[in-house]
Amino acid sequence: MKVNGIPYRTIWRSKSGKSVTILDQTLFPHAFETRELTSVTEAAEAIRTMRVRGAPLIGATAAYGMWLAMQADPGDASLDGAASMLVDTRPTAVNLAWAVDISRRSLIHLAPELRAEKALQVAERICDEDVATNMAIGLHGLDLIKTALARKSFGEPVNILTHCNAGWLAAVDWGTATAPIYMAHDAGIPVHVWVDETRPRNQGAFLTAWELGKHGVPHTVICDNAGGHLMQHGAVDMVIVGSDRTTANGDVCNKIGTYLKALAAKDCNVPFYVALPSSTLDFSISNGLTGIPIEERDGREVSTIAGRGADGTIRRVSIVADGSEVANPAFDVTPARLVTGLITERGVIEASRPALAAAFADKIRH
Ligand SMILES: CSC[C@@H](O)[C@@H](O)C(=O)COP(=O)(O)O
Repeated sequence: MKVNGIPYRTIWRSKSGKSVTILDQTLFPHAFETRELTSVTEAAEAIRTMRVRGAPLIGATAAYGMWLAMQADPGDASLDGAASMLVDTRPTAVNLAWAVDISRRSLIHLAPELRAEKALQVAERICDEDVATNMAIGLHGLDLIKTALARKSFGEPVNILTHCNAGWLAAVDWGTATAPIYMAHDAGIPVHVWVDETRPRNQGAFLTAWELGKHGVPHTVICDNAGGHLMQHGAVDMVIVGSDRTTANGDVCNKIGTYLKALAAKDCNVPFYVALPSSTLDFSISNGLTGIPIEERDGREVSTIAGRGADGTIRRVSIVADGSEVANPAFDVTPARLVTGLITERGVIEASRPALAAAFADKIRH
């Protein structure tokens, strides 16, 4: 997407041809800075510390990480060491293991001197496919927005609530949940987005609001607890969120707080859609609640908050009484029964085992 008129992806091969460049998302929205990753260790650090984040983007970064490792040492031990270093960075989004697995399987049977070139091709293919996938998700989601528009009075916007950042910053481009929104906006359909701030890391306030603003999409940031109230009062026409892992029966795992939005949506009869690329599918898990590993992050993300002061300096301040325990589960599972539909690159499908198996039979590994 464009930033101040210049088209960007979230990750690309650096000009030197030897390293990879990312947008450092820990600095948003106060600074827009790129950062070069020159080794697999730096790629792993960028994923772990969330300089890059979002399920599709951490997969893409990991694939480039494999390339960086193969440039330094293309031997078998380096290949396996890089794969496990990258997979260990974050546990919940399956795209990470998915991308590393594709890369490793493409390389392991090759002579070491051919591996770096192949790893680069794989990383670039994963990125290009992510962009194409998200565009397809956007077109399918656009139809849903058009249907919602038909129920509105003339000139009234379609109000969409989203949680966390499943935008282009979470992917290589377009985003998943935001792709239909950008396409609707570009097609002249009036849309307005309710952006959950998404504590504790504020991906909604820091990232989603920033990217919607850069694209000129009308939006309003709300605190995480406001969504239910807005739905009760008819101010939300649909919810669209992303997914970090989607089980064989259609349970979805996304940023903590997503489940509460799905409950409120069910109670208020608001359609709850999950936009996801097939790279988030994990057919090895049936029950999301028991099967998906939920990342537990540092409690300081909860007990402190960072922002820019009136003098322009960024400060992190404590917001919890000294001595209180804090917990920080980073994701939750929304059961399939609360999901109106899955917006995938192959169309909008029911969140159910038969529908997923029929649409993605080729993705089931036996
Ligand atoms: C298209 S991204 C879908 C999800 O990855 C997104 O909604 C999300 O929960 C991101 O979590 P994060 O912890 O910021 O990586």
